[in-house]
Amino acid sequence: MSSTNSTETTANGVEVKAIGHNPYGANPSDFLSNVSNYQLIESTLREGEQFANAFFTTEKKIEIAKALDDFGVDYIELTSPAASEQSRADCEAICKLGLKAKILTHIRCHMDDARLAVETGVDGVDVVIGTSQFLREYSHGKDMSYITKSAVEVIEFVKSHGIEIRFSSEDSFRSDLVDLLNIYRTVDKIGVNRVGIADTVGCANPRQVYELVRTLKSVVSCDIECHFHNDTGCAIANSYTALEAGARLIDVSVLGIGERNGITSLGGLMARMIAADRDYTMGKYKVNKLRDLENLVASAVEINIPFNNPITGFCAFTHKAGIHAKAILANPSTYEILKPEDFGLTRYIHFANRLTGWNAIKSRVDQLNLHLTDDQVKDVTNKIKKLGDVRALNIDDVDSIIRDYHADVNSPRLGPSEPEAKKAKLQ
Ligand SMILES: CC(=O)SCCNC(=O)CCNC(=O)[C@H](O)C(C)(C)COP(=O)(O)OP(=O)(O)OC[C@H]1O[C@@H](n2cnc3c(N)ncnc32)[C@H](O)[C@@H]1OP(=O)(O)O
Ligand SMILES: O=C(O)CCC(=O)C(=O)O
Ligand SMILES: [Zn+2]
Repeated sequence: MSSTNSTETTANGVEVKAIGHNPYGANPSDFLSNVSNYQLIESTLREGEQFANAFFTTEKKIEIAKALDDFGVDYIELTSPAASEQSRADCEAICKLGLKAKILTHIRCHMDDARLAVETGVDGVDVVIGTSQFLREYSHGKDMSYITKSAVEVIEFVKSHGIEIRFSSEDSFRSDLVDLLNIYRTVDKIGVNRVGIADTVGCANPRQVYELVRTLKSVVSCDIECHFHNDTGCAIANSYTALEAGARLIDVSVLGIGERNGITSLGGLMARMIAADRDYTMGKYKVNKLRDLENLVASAVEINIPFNNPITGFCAFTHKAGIHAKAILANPSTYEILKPEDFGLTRYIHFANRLTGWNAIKSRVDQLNLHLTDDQVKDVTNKIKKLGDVRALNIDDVDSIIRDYHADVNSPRLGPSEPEAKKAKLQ
């Protein structure tokens, strides 16, 4: 586990100490944890292609695959070659790029799909089949003994081609636990590289994830991969908990795009993992490329980056309330668990509003290269707040109030003094 024993530079250019101990990291007493030893299976070009808006041309797939590779993901998962002739050709084309990341394709548990997959040149095949009652009854209609038999056949076939193989149960969290453990144990014995757990409908919570991964860990010797949908907003938390329980690989996609509202987002998981173990994550992945990667995918699928996106949302490093602004100016670690500079970004103090405080306004006065005493800054802050009570402010409003005030106190306007004016009114 790492700590954050570094220094940081405040907005005023002062070097301050970051917090020494990291309370957000892996629990050192938990030897199951892979929080400091995890891998990413990047599925923008598979799960992401299932996003409602997605249509990737071959050129766009190649551009995205290269950008993901440059970012440093461990695996890139591609749509099944059985999906369409172009999907098959694109898979072959990406395999030929010679990327550092291993290339996977994702298939049904069926020999026809497996035969196509091994011909594409992929490094590995991710095979999946639904094991819940819902999917056994309404999707493929097969019972557990048929599923097990075909899984063994597909796995042995793929392995015989010297290609990595992962077996995953779709809808794992609504499947019978005994069925699950039985099939995982069987495929582990015949030598799969990984088994996968999939929260296909996004129903799982972190406690359930911890229990299932931990139980599975005691049954199989291969690595465990996890795939979490975000229907109930738990995808990132579930991913992190899975790693704590001993899973090694997490499926992600850029901006979380996928079926319905998608899966664990690459950027969101990076945020969580940097908070947990900055050294491991920053040492492995080029997180300063995240913004470009997200922009590339956002424009390809014609969406905007959400305002509250971890790291790259427009206000992810914006501090507004006076109490926050004062402390941030003194030491950014007070209200930031992530450092904007790690991602090529900058923090911003939003001072043009009625929640501002004199410390934030003083910093603006300094930026404007004006000189006011602390009492004067407090006085001008009250004027800003007064106008902020009437309407929304912008920076120009605040700057004008500050400049007028500064001009007033430095060269008082000509005309009667206040007591003289009062006297004149009474006459
Ligand atoms: C949860 C997930 O995201 S899993 C990944 C989803 N990915 C995809 O679906 C890839 C894109 N899909 C496709 O292009 C098409 O669905 C194809 C080519 C795979 C299949 O197309 P079709 O043969 O026309 O079948 P269709 O899509 O209507 O129905 C799915 C078929 O797969 C079968 N099936 C579903 N899941 C599985 C599975 N995991 N393993 C084996 N067979 C399966 C169903 O029984 C059904 O077969 P049937 O209707 O011929 O009996
Ligand atoms: O292959 C897997 O593990 C996951 C498949 C999938 O996309 C899902 O179940 O949601
Ligand atoms: Zn999925």
